[in-house]
Amino acid sequence: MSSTGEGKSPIRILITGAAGQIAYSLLYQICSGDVFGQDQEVIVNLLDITPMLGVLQGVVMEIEDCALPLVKGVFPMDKEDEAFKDVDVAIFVGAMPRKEGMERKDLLSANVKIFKSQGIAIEKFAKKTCKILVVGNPANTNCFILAQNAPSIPRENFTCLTRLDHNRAIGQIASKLKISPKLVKNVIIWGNHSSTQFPDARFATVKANDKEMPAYDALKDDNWLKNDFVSIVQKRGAAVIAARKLSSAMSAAKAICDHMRDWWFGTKDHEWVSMGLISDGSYGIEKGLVYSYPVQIKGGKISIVQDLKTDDWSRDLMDKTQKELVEEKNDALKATSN
Ligand SMILES: NC(=O)C1=CN([C@@H]2O[C@H](COP(=O)(O)OP(=O)(O)OC[C@H]3O[C@@H](n4cnc5c(N)ncnc54)[C@H](O)[C@@H]3O)[C@@H](O)[C@H]2O)C=CC1
Ligand SMILES: O=C([O-])CC(=O)C(=O)O
Repeated sequence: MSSTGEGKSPIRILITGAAGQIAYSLLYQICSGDVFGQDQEVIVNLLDITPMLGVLQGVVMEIEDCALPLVKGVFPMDKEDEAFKDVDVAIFVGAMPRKEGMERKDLLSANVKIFKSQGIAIEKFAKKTCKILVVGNPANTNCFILAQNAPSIPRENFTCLTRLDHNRAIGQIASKLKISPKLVKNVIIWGNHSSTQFPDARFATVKANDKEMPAYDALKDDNWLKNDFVSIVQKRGAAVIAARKLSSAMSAAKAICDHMRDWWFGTKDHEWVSMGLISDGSYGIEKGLVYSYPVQIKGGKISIVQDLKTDDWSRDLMDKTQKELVEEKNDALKATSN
């Protein structure tokens, strides 16, 4: 037993798409204790497709070369049955990324089948307590298909990543006000991780000159918050692809860490974050859809922040993104029906 983590059993974490670019930015943070704590040892299962096993070997060598005390094992794999066995946390990154000019839902037919097969595998092999985060696009609908195929895993264990959009929203407000991002809180991403998402700053607050105030009051630019802000956040992924010729990876990995850390340790008092969840019907959203909501977390339990007021403008945007999710769900069910 190492000097850290005395008395705690190691947790087993699965990362799919482990030979890809997001995983390359993610693994150091997971293995160094930045996400699950400096006293939590980890065993990491790295799943990718067979042709990537050689690349995975290189990733394993690099983790070994980091000489990280919390790492109790790293296993490169190409078999879902082995990869999902007894995992405590599963991060589903493995999927095709989009190219310039595509929408994320254009990936649906290629990627959704992966999530059907992996849903069947978690149903058979993962612990029923496994915490699941879907990153691969279209993330909400892939998460829906994963959950459909793993009926014995509790619904509240399924989440998808909209934290990158949440962080982008914070970044935009902070940079407009020329303040640190840590002084901005309670933005919301509603709906789909797509260009129909609704980045909502109506309840966001900022701390400026030592005073906490609504972001709307601090910015004094409602037009920007209702138009450019929304559209910049909605289209940020596409802007990164246009510039980098590859989709976001460093910021996606950082957002994955923020999402999992908050799930593991809880959110701060009076603060919320955004997560894609299987809807329980809150805010009139179709039950069962994977929709991004503002959430607070205590003791591992995720609760949707309730009773935030909607007006005609916000309701319309919340409904538009829901409509797209219903269409994606129907297309995904068709694509996975045999
Ligand atoms: N939800 C979000 O906020 C974000 C989602 N993404 C999405 O994440 C996904 C991964 O992105 P990158 O790492 O940049 O892509 P990448 O192409 O660099 O890596 C993807 C990896 O997945 C592997 N893979 C493919 N099929 C697999 C399967 N059946 N099982 C296991 N592994 C499999 C590939 O071989 C590859 O190594 C993409 O779908 C991308 O669109 C990217 C950024 C943000
Ligand atoms: O835009 C993409 O395709 C990758 C992604 O999900 C993001 O950067 O938010």
